[in-house]
Amino acid sequence: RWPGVIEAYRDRMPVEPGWTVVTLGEGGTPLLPAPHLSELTGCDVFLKVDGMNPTGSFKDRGMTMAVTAALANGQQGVICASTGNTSASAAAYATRAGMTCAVLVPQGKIALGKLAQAVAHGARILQIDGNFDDCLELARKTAADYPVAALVNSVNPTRIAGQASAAYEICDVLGRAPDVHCLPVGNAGNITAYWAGYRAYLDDGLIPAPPRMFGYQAAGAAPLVHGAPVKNPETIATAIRIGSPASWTAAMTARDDSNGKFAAVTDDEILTAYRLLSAREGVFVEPASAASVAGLLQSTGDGTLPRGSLVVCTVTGHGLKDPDTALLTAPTPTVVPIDPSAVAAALELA
Ligand SMILES: Cc1ncc(COP(=O)(O)O)c(/C=C/C(=O)C(=O)O)c1O
Repeated sequence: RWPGVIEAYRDRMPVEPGWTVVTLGEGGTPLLPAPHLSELTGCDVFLKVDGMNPTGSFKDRGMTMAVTAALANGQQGVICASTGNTSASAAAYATRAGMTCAVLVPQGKIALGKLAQAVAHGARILQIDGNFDDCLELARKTAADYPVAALVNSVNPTRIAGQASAAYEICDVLGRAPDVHCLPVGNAGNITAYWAGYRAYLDDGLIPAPPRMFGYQAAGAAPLVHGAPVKNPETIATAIRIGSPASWTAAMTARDDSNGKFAAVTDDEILTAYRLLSAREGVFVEPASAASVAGLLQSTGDGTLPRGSLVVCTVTGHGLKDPDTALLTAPTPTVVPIDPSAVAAALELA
């Protein structure tokens, strides 16, 4: 039985003996071969399917650690800014811990599935008249003024420690690190966590070499690519619609120390990868997650990712999070009478 992230990697987690571990069984997600992407790119491609976590995104890896620490510190609640998945995860883990949860979300820019989760878990949801970056600033100030609430955004180091577990799992399964690791980048907590995880395994002699970190941002929200914050970030991938990443410096370190790169992928490239994943690999992810595969296609196409490489693409959130985007391309449904021949005709079986 998979014990959850903290117990699975206890000696690598900032948890003290005697602490109550708050877990929903997160981690241990599939590292899935991607035969179609491998054939397309001439690489050996695996998908780290982190939409298979309890609340449907990689955030659970960090939230189990952040909420466990908050509970141990005697805090009564958690607070976060979120484009959606952090709030869904914070709400679930706070509920599990018997704590309250407050979330600040940018007005009108949160995918339906994520809002449903925060609502279902009884979070206090404040729609802020601003974007994610405004929400994060607000959450930081509120948590500073009211220490009774733990700030559980990825500026909280316990989140990073928990999320490093994805790198441990990948190395444990492959017996090595990939040559290149592709992932979407928004607030840049996840790329920071992956690099910390790979470095820990390298320093402990568990892998011969770390991967090159290839981080991809939506073209309309690509501060790390431009080298300056983006005032009004815009992308269909609302999870990474972030203009001023909180972990900017750590993200740059991950890129530079790994001989990696940041690149921008357009919404069209994201949607192409999004559809390819569901239509050819059978893996349904939310748009932001597809940015890692859009980046794989772009970087193998322009030669910056060499053919024959062993590549892991993290797909960070389940497609059910954003049903509206999936339905954008739905054909208009035809109503069929209760008649087998009509069904056969509609399915062109005849
Ligand atoms: C599906 C999905 N894919 C990628 C990212 C980017 O990760 P970071 O670079 O660590 O921010 C997010 C981030 C979401 C939030 O920031 C939030 O939920 O507030 C995400 O939900």
